[in-house]
Amino acid sequence: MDTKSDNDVMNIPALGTPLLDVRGLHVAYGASEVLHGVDLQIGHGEIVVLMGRNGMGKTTLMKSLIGNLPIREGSIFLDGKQITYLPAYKRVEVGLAYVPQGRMIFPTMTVKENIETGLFVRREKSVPENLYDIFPVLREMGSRRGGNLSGGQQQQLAIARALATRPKVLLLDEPTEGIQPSIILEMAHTLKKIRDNSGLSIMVSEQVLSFALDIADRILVIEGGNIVHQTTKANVDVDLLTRFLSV
Ligand SMILES: Nc1ncnc2c1ncn2[C@@H]1O[C@H](COP(=O)(O)OP(=O)(O)OP(=O)(O)O)[C@@H](O)[C@H]1O
Repeated sequence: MDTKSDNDVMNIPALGTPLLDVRGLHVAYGASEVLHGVDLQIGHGEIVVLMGRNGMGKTTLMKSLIGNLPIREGSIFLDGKQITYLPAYKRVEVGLAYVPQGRMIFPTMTVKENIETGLFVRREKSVPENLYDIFPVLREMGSRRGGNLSGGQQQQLAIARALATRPKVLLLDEPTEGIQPSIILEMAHTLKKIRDNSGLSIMVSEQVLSFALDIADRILVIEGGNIVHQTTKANVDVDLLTRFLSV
């Protein structure tokens, strides 16, 4: 398949100064290089969906952006500031937030305590009411243990915890995994509403095409550790994307 045509590149409107600017990212596990020079840019208030089959490098890219995996080569700029060598907690301070695959909420802590773990970054004392307005179920369940919530509720909790750090860019790794279709639709709606209201930029890795088409301004496809295709939502070729995603 001709994967990286000039046409793909020309379909993409100029972003202006990107909020997140990743250049030539190489990441390896020991001797095994998994990302081979990834370039990507995310604009202010833009929702970018990173698609790719299992094992193509989505999680590795997310982890290296947040600082959970060392970078072998390349650079990452957030809002014009070089963050390539910052530890994860410093990247959160400058405005990156991350919801890992599997959500990783703290199961024995209450819902409220889970969200509160995000507050220290901005030295805030109490959970902002607008988080509960976005996710009313978390207000209702504030004193329940996180581990007792459904998958969809845990995903909302993980997103609320990330938003409590007041990020500029939210990274979400496969948020629909293990979640039922009606809740996936609701999640897409909520994320778009958050972006529309706050101007947050979002990068989400995803294999569910309907969710990607619902939420994306732009879609990138990663294959074998390279970005091999990108398209705006307006120019999307669904058949081509489907071929990229089928084994
Ligand atoms: N800790 C690790 N050590 C060695 N290799 C790893 C490690 N984690 C991932 N890999 C390899 O890196 C490649 C990319 O994996 P990654 O988890 O980033 O893919 P992915 O696109 O997120 O897949 P999935 O959708 O299954 O999560 C795969 O070949 C995987 O086997």
